[in-house]
Amino acid sequence: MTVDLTPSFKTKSGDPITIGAGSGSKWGRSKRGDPSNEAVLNEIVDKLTYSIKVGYNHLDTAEIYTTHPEVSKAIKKSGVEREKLWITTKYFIGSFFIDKKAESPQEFLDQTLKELNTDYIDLLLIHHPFFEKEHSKNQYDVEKLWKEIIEVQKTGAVRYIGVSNFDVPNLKKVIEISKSEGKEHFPVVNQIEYHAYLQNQSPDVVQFSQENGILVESYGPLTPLVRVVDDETKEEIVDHPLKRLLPELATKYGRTEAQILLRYVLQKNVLPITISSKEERIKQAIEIYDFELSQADVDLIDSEGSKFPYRAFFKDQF
Ligand SMILES: NC(=O)C1=CN([C@@H]2O[C@H](COP(=O)(O)OP(=O)(O)OC[C@H]3O[C@@H](n4cnc5c(N)ncnc54)[C@H](OP(=O)(O)O)[C@@H]3O)[C@@H](O)[C@H]2O)C=CC1
Ligand SMILES: O=C1Nc2ccccc2C1=O
Repeated sequence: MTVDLTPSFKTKSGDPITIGAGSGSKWGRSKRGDPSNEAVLNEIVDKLTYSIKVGYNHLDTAEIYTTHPEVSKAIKKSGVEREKLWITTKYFIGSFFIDKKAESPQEFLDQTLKELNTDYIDLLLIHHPFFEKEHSKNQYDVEKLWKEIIEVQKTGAVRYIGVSNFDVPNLKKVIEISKSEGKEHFPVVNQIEYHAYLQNQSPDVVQFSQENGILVESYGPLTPLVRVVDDETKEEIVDHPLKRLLPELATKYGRTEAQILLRYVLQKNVLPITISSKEERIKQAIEIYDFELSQADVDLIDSEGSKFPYRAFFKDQF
């Protein structure tokens, strides 16, 4: 079975996009902790370059990761033409990660094009909707921000626009605005935390997004394998349903547990964004297009996963 999630998601040169190579999470964190550490910067560039080399054509970055320069260097180092790659970045309101530089989407775009050394980005997302008017100099609410995102898209330097961490009421707000702007200005992606332990980041969000032609992207797809911790003690929870099931499925399909989780997400018509600091894992993660989980096993992961609801990101916002 070919999972073709992305018929309309093609790089400028016409290639369908693959799963995404992340550049946030610990890359962003380590860079923030030590922004001038050349070893850290070079490691990010090397791992992104390696990702491109083994077949990822989709790079995920964001203002708050501060990894635009590394993405740019990796593209150059890979020797792959810009048009054969898809770059997603995200605009952030608030300042709980970095001191914000860009006061508006237009300022963000100008800055991003320079940092990425490109004349366009493929996808611009609003990083999250958890902001109040007083969090920005320009007093943004979701509607005002979306209107400016559309204006920025009209400059021609942004191919597609979308959102991240949006629930159904917020999606409805932006869709309503897009209706009066034309089809090319609709949100095309909602990037959310998605895995077997969080099959809906907020009520009905996956079904609503998909029914409205919005591709759901999954961040945290490996959560059941890598970050199931007790909220209070922060200690790893050692016994949970997939901890038992994943090794069985990995043996059955002759794949790693991570590959089972990524393939599961793909078969739910959701596009994973993943990251690793280890080349072997980066390569394995893209090698999920040549096998298929049976529908019974997808259903089993669904049902075992729903016995253990678990949220790893934005715990206070939902
Ligand atoms: N829009 C948003 O709000 C958010 C977006 N994101 C985006 O999504 C990307 C991916 O995020 P993240 O949630 O961290 O991704 P994943 O769920 O893929 O988790 C990545 C972690 O899993 C580990 N890992 C990777 N492969 C394996 C493996 N085969 N076996 C065991 N452990 C493995 C990695 O550690 P190791 O390096 O040791 O392999 C890494 O710490 C981010 O980089 C960012 O681009 C992320 C969070 C929020
Ligand atoms: O990559 C990311 N890691 C995060 C952790 C918390 C909130 C947002 C993010 C990202 O976008």
